[in-house]
Amino acid sequence: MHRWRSVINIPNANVYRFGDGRYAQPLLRDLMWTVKEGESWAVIGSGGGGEKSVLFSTLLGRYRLAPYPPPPGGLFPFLSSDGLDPYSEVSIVSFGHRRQAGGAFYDYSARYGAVHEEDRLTLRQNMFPETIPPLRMPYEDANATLEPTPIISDEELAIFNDLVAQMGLGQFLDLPLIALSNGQTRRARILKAIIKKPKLLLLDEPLTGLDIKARPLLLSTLRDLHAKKKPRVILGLRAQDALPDWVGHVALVKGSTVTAGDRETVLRNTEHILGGWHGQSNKIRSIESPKAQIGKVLIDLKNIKVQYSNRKVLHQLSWQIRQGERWHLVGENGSGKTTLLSLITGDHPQSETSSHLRLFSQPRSRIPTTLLRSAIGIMSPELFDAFPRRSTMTVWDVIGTGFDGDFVPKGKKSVGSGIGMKWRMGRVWEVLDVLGPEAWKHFAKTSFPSLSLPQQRVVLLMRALVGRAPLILLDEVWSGMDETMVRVVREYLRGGGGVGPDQAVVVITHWEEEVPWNRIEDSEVFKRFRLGGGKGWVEE
Ligand SMILES: Nc1ncnc2c1ncn2[C@@H]1O[C@H](COP(=O)(O)OP(=O)(O)OP(=O)(O)O)[C@@H](O)[C@H]1O
Repeated sequence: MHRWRSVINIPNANVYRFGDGRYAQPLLRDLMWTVKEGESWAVIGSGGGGEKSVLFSTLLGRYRLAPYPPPPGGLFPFLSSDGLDPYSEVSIVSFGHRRQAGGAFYDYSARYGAVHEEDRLTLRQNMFPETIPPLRMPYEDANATLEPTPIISDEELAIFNDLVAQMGLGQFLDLPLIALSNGQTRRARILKAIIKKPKLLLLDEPLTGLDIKARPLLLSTLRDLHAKKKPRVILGLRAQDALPDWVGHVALVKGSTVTAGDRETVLRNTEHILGGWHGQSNKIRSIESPKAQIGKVLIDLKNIKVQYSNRKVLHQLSWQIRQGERWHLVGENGSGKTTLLSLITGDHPQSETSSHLRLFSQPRSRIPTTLLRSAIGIMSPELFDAFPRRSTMTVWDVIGTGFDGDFVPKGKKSVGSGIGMKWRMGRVWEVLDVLGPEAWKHFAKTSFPSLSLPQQRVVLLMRALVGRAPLILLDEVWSGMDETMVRVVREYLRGGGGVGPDQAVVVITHWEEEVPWNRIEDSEVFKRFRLGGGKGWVEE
């Protein structure tokens, strides 16, 4: 029996960065938050400034609390009674974070390429490194058996197998990690965090990128785990996300203020206090944009097949994309959406060789990849992970790379070296003006990596739109954005001049409400292409 009944105890404190001087502004002011054992909590914040992550980072010991919650008990009373180290017992899975840190570009097309399956760590090996066969040294007896020592008990294995089944990961356990789709990877990261058995698990936006079927399954798995305290779970959600009914308490973060309490009381005030950094909705409304019109075929895929060993991902798929069309590409996690886009963008090796692929009226094989890059404006989770973060790169520089689809700034004004420099510069100001924060002129000079992750996403979205490429591909661009920002981007794309009448757009999202167009008002240009079972079809 625990002597302490609180899980988190912050009677009243300010939160500062380590090393900040005595007169620095606190990141969070007058924070009062107590989580009692048995309560279920969600932290809600507007996505814009990464506010939720400040509160989570505080729990992870990344910021300074003043005054620090006093003994006995301190910040995590439930751990102190057992003498455990909070920082190894509390873990976080956050989907705002990038897979790889640092300034280097990494080749995300590797995923589709020659994945030598035996060379890559599988999902199972990643979960249980002890199952990796040990290396046999030349001086060792060649006949001796080198069985890895199983560390996991039968009981733990049964729990693991249950979780794998509940999370729909069974068929992927022996695939290389790199082969998993976004939704599959996210579920796997949550599973891995659970099997490490933390005492408290912070899950920031766990539903991001999950298909509609997977979401309720994950939530009920989390509810059961939380009820058994294996582990206790605190969810991080965006204001627009549905709050699971089993969550009884909410900590709402707005700027430097946290309002914590029971669900009803806190949510009553949500409407008025949420809304982070957002674009200029009023400016968008004043832009008159001509109606989209269907024109020439830009992308023509015929009987496309993609297969890895005996796994058929796309089978005899045909799809045409024309100028002016607005497509919503849908399908469950792992149905092949990203694979399909990678064929179009040229990141997939089959893209070069397939005779069934015509882009911009030419066989793909005749189009140099650099040209293809400037003809397609793209924003995707892969690009977000891969885009280099050099401290010398400003927001302006990043947006400017969008004209030629580059990853490093080029040209005197950092807008590439093509013709129409004046137009290019005007376009950068335009996207900044519409989608940027109020102080957008100053924002243009800000160092890109110093921005919060949601802000970086918006900048990469500006990069995708700036060049007015004939084809725009937007894969999960709204994840991590707050409701206002989602709305602004939707308005900008729909009628606010974000895309021109002869550009074609494909959006991928598992959230219907994020799609800028709808069947009733945009019936002439809006279409849905669904993937499932390796096939693809236009949904009527
Ligand atoms: N190298 C590979 N080897 C085996 N299977 C692979 C490989 N690369 C991809 N796959 C499989 O192809 C399928 C399609 O993946 P893809 O990323 O295109 O799905 P998606 O529709 O974009 O999913 P999500 O909604 O999760 O983003 C997945 O089931 C994935 O496991």
